Amino acid sequence: MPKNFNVHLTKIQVCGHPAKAPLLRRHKPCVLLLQSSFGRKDFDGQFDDLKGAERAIEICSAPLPLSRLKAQTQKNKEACCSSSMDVICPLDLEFSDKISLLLKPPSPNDVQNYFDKIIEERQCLGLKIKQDGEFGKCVFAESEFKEGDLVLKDQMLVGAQHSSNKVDCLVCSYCFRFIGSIELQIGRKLYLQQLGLSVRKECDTETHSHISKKCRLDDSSDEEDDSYRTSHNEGSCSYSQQKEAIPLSQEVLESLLKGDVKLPYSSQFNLPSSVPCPGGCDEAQYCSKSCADADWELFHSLLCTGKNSVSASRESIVNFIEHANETNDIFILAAKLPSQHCIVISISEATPLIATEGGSFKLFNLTFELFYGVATISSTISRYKKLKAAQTERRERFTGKNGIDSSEFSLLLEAWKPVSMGYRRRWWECVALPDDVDSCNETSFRMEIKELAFKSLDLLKKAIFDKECAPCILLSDLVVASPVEDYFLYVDDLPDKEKEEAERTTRPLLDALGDDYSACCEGSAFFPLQSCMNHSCCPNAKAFKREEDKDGQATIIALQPISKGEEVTISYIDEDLPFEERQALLADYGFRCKCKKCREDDP
Ligand SMILES: C[S@@+](CC[C@H](N)C(=O)[O-])C[C@H]1O[C@@H](n2cnc3c(N)ncnc32)[C@H](O)[C@@H]1O
Repeated sequence: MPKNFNVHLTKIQVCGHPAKAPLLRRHKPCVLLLQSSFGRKDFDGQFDDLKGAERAIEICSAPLPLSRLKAQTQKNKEACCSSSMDVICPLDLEFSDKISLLLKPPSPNDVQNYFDKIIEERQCLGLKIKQDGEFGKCVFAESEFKEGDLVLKDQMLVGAQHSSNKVDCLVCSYCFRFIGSIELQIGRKLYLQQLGLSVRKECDTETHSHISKKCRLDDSSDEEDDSYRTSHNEGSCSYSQQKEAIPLSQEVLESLLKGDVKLPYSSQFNLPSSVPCPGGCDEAQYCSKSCADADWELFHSLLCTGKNSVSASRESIVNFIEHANETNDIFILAAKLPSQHCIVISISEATPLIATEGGSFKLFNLTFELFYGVATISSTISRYKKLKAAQTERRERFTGKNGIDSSEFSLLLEAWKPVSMGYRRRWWECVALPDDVDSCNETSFRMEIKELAFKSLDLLKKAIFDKECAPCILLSDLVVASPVEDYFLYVDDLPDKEKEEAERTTRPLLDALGDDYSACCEGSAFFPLQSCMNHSCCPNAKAFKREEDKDGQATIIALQPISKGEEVTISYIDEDLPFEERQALLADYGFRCKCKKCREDDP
């Protein structure tokens, strides 16, 4: 194996097509690398021990600029002497004033007003954000909660389904509710699967176990070490023992897709009909007109590739989207994905700036979530444009003059406000160092990922950049459980006679879906209140999807009675792990846990 790669890889997967993306998400821990001047043979035998890797490995032919990396390493060493990553990039210097304004922490008063307003909007008046906690911001109970009480339903500020997941689930592009019908969901998935667009997942009950009816934990698309989802099989369908998928005929699939077949009991699982994108693109579909309008208003209008798109350059958007789907090969994945994170990317005329909340972020998500990134950037641009239009109107009204003299950076700052309330650090500076990167190579590692981020964002800029904007992105995770799973569980729970009858129709479908029958909607989102919750290894609350939580919003439930004045905490990891393992996982979030349990356990 080429030496240069050893440093970074625990596993290599090269993905040149979005259909392979699920593999990337499902193998953990994994590191992606992906630009290679080496051929497939260079990697032969290197990954045989890796589950599913044979399927995943395809070495792309784009040359890895090794000489440049070496040069960078040298440059890094020099830069390191001045002990600042910032000095390395001249663009940072050029835009330093704007960047520092964007990164400037808002005043405590502004922060308090912002969160008080959000709490009021969400009508979760039993909570208060405090800023003077031991670990910075924290969420406090203003009233008592009993065990099982809903503590918070947090609406995302922005979110997007992972492009790879779009093959598995048809959901509303705004609220992530499943749409269409059970028949359409199953037919579509099988159809795409049989076209080779869906990569079947490894049968690994621990990593993507079926989310049971009774215990749906969520708000993460992450897996083993993710406390936002339990790894259990309780309540999963007995068919899940089935491993090999048995394909269905094209005819059956078409009848499911067209709605010519009605599956038994599917009327118990009515889904909203699909509402098309107002811009006329095929990318976005909605569960209602209000979701379609809201998405259009907030971000989609800038990103839409349809005939009614209002974006300045449809071609650039298409280029960007294609790149987002195909360029996993320029990314080096280097860290474990935390279950809760937030990325903030700002781009000025030439400078992308990325930061995370929660400590770290997997680089490869950047590719997948460039859609998300665009969405967030576009939301800021949209907000900016609205503010600007309002200001123009006011000026015209009061002065009779029209137009704005120069770039209104203050308006942009206002549009950026929701982002500025988050905890922000530059992503390449705080992303956790992968286990297999030696600490003496840290600087070059950080430079590599910084450069990759720059490249990716360059395309994004071309697609939607507004000259007057220097905006931003935010990220977190979302999961919406599948009604298809509910449906099969329902059939499984029927009395024997009815079950036997229904299974005559449903069993072939399950056999065709195999273990993959319960794939949920996975994506990324930013939840402003949830992201203020600190971690505890003995948490009193938990992200938990209840039966009625059918969209992408975050739901936090009390695990035990919470008294007034007590801090509400959640666990970012599996809190039952031994002390050292917990600390190792939390290192990915950029902190050493100082909760009560850890203080007691600390040797
Ligand atoms: C998602 S944020 C939580 C909100 C954060 N306190 C803030 O001020 O925005 C996670 C960050 O809070 C801090 N934190 C949360 N729980 C902690 C704990 N148990 N021990 C130490 N630091 C913690 C760490 O700095 C971590 O990176």
